[in-house]
Amino acid sequence: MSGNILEVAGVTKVFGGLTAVNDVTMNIPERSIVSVIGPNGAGKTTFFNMITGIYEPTRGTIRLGGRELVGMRPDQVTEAGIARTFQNIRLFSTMTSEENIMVGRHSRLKSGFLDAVLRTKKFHDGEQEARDAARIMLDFVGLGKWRNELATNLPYGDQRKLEIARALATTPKLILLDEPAAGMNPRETEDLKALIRRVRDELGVTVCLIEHDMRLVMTLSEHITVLDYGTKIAEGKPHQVRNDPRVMEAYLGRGAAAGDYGKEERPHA
Ligand SMILES: Nc1ncnc2c1ncn2[C@@H]1O[C@H](COP(=O)(O)OP(=O)(O)OP(=O)(O)O)[C@@H](O)[C@H]1O
Repeated sequence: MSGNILEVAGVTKVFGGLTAVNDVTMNIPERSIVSVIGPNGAGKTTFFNMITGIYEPTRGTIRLGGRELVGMRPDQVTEAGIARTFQNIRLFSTMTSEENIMVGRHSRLKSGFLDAVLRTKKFHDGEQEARDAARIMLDFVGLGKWRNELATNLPYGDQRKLEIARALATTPKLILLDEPAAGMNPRETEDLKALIRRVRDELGVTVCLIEHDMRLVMTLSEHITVLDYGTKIAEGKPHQVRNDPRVMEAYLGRGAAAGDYGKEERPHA
């Protein structure tokens, strides 16, 4: 056993003439909290999209617990044990918080289409199980009081937490969070930080985040991988990455203030 839940080796994604991710290798230790950072357009979301089966890599391998994921559809990757949230909130606004999580739980339901049409006992049992699981997840992320509220009526920070709860309802081994703190105020970001720690500590789920909020990244991550123009330019512990000249060049060379990496727009080449 390597001790890594995810092993990404030599992954590349070419879109037409553009190499969005170039030969990236990254290992994520089991039960760790790690981050992928880099200036705008560095290839971070494309990297997540390859791990989750949205894009097939042009080259490279991606293994979860030793099992190859390349070639799997997104739903198969979810089934294998990876859940994710997206940069922009993707909740069903006409559903309640609980229903949004039940949708996430769907991939774990054993009943099929016919069971649903015929309203069999198996379907009802599955429905009840999904509802129970949704309640447990809502309580876990602190949104129990919003159970019957439409997702769209929740405060912004709570909508982001609801997305995390929905992802957790698939009982993943690894959760990928794409800019979970985007648009949050400092208090919401602190809440989020505590929640991410609990996801790892209490649920045993490994966490990998893409994040532009450097304060959050530096205080939460045990390991950081830095991408720039699709290439891995640095990796290590927060203090190592913070002081790496190539990382400073990638951010500061583009006019950002020290300690505030990544909030700048990448200039046009
Ligand atoms: N489907 C696609 N087709 C063509 N080019 C794409 C596609 N998806 C991403 N790209 C390009 O790949 C590069 C990396 O984009 P990506 O969204 O992965 O970066 P990012 O690091 O997530 O950026 P940000 O921090 O702004 O979200 C960009 O130049 C982008 O325009």
